[in-house]
Amino acid sequence: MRYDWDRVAVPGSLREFEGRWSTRRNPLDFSGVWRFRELLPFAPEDKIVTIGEGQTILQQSNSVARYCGMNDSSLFLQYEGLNPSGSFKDNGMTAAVTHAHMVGATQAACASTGNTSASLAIFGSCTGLLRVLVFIGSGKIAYGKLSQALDYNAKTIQLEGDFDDAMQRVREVCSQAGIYLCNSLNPFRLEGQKAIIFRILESLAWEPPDWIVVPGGNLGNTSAFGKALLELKELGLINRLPRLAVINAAGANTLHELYERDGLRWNHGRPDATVREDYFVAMEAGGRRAATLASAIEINRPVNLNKALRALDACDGVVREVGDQEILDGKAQVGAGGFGCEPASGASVAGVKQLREEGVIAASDRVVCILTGHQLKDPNVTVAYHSGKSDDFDRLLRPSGVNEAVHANSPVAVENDLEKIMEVVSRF
Ligand SMILES: Cc1ncc(COP(=O)(O)O)c(C=O)c1O
Repeated sequence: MRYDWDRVAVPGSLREFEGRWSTRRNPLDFSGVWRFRELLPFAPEDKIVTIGEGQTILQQSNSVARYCGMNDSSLFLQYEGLNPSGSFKDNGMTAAVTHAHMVGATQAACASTGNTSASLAIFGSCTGLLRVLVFIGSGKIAYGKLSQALDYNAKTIQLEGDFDDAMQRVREVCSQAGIYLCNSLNPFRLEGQKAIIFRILESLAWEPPDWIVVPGGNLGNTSAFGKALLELKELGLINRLPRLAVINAAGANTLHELYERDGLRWNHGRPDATVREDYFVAMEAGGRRAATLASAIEINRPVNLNKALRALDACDGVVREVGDQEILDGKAQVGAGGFGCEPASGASVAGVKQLREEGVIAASDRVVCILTGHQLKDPNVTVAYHSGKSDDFDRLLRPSGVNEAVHANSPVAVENDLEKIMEVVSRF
């Protein structure tokens, strides 16, 4: 999506947006997305659909900084779990649903690893504007997320297969049945997700950090972040771009393979470098399917791949892959020293640690990690990790290569006897 910025009345200083939050004279200013409406100027105000998304915060975390080998005061967690549906998706969904409203759609659909479906479902139920259909891979969704789609009354189709299969089918269904598609290949989703960047910069007094680190799945955030930063620079509202680091799970690492191993890093951004369909056909014929405990990023065919490559190009990006062990250890650090997050978000902390060990990130750099989803989205993995040596650990985590719960905080079983309870308490 491109705007003719000469025809948009963009405030001359980013500080004007801050004032809107403190006064909230316009109901749209309760939204952490539409507060920045001139920076995504595609909708007339009376068509905007909002449920108060984007009231999220940037938290400095010294304990996570130390875990990653960073100096105190250098690491920040952008906590998107505070959104109404508990993940960053609401930033984009408000924009997609607004566009759906503008074109008079009454039905919307998505494929999902769980958070997109929760987000679309809550917009459907809260606003009453859309009937919602969601496609998920069977057995491929965390319980917290499935419970949201069901509770928000979305028609939920559990498809035999994984996210990549569900994505392909929902596109076919939407095009045959004329249903509005709300996955992040919908460009309006990405317009809304730009607001995550606006809020990060606002929290840092509009001084860009050195790094923004984000887990990569379908690469909607990566693409939206690059676009937001480039537009702010084009508008003269910031004068330099942070670097982007995208972190794949090792079991779903298409971007990492293409960018760091197959050399796309060196020629992307040009039309001859776009990744063609036959790349994925060959990959799947070779039997490769995505597999990671971070189910939100268990995606091998990222729909925004080419846009993400442009973003990485503009922001001097790097891509890394991290194992499930590192993801869960990083996640446990966030829980103990920041807001809790779901497994996929732990990838960004694990990624910072790895980039710090490689010397790519300096200890004094200012780094923002995006925590994409709330801790309660996937309680099974969290409980299995903290239970340490347990059946849950062996059943759920070990098959994915997680061998120890380095930071486990295991519950203590004790008889209902005061003396025995006091014995435990005295050791506390
Ligand atoms: C919690 C969480 N983190 C990360 C991602 C990946 O985001 P993106 O598709 O923008 O790369 C998702 C996508 O479903 C998610 O739900």
